[in-house]
Amino acid sequence: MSSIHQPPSPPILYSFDSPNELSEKLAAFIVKAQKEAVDKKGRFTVAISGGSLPKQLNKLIDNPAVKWEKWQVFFADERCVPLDHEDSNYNLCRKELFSKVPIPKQNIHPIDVSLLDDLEELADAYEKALISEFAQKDSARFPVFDLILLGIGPDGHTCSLFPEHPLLTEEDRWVAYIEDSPKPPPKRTTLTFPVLNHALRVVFVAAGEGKADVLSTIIDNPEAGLPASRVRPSHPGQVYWYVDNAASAKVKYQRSEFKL
Ligand SMILES: O=C1O[C@H](COP(=O)(O)O)[C@@H](O)[C@H](O)[C@H]1O
Repeated sequence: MSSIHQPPSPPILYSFDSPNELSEKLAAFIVKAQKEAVDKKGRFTVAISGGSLPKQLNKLIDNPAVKWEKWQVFFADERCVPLDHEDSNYNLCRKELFSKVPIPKQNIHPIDVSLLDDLEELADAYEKALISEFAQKDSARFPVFDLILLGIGPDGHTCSLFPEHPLLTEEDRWVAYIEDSPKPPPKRTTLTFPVLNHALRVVFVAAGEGKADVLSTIIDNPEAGLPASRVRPSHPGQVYWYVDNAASAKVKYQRSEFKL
């Protein structure tokens, strides 16, 4: 049976004693995913988020198991600002990670900031960048990322997919844009749910008591329909939650014992 008709895989929730342990286990998971992808295809396709996520990837720095030259990094969402702007997810990821590791510059795929005045063109250009990376190689209707790393906002948003927004119903575009983000800055691009739900691995990362309320709703009450609850890839895709105990304090959903 093709994956589009299979039910989504239940989330796997790992909750750790500390953000440091979370980062260590997350790095080990990413290294394993990298090996599987590189052994199979010779490359590792990753979509990365901004916010609190880049700092949580710190255990990848100075990690000899990471083959940075095999990585192809795209952005799960991006603020439509210059790449050196303080709001830029690219800039944040560069400061927290890319500037500290030997990843070839051409393996990082930022938005085309020459198109900031035309978000339709900018989103289309980013979709074309994805097509050139995926469609020629994977011939799938949607890109199949090896790994998508996501955060969650206190309102349950992920990427730049916000509650009650029309973008939540986008079923065809790989990359969409928003001009009225409730969280500044207002203009952003984002991967859409079809892309998120075709990934082989989607990993949400959340730490701290500030995420406790929303995490409980997202995981224990998916019927509430928060955007992060709607990330449910079907087999062979799998969604994971890498959280600390402060963030999962109110979550009833069963924890899994960590294993690679
Ligand atoms: O605005 C954004 O927010 C989310 C969540 O950020 P966090 O700091 O609460 O983890 C982030 O994942 C996304 O990339 C960013 O554009």
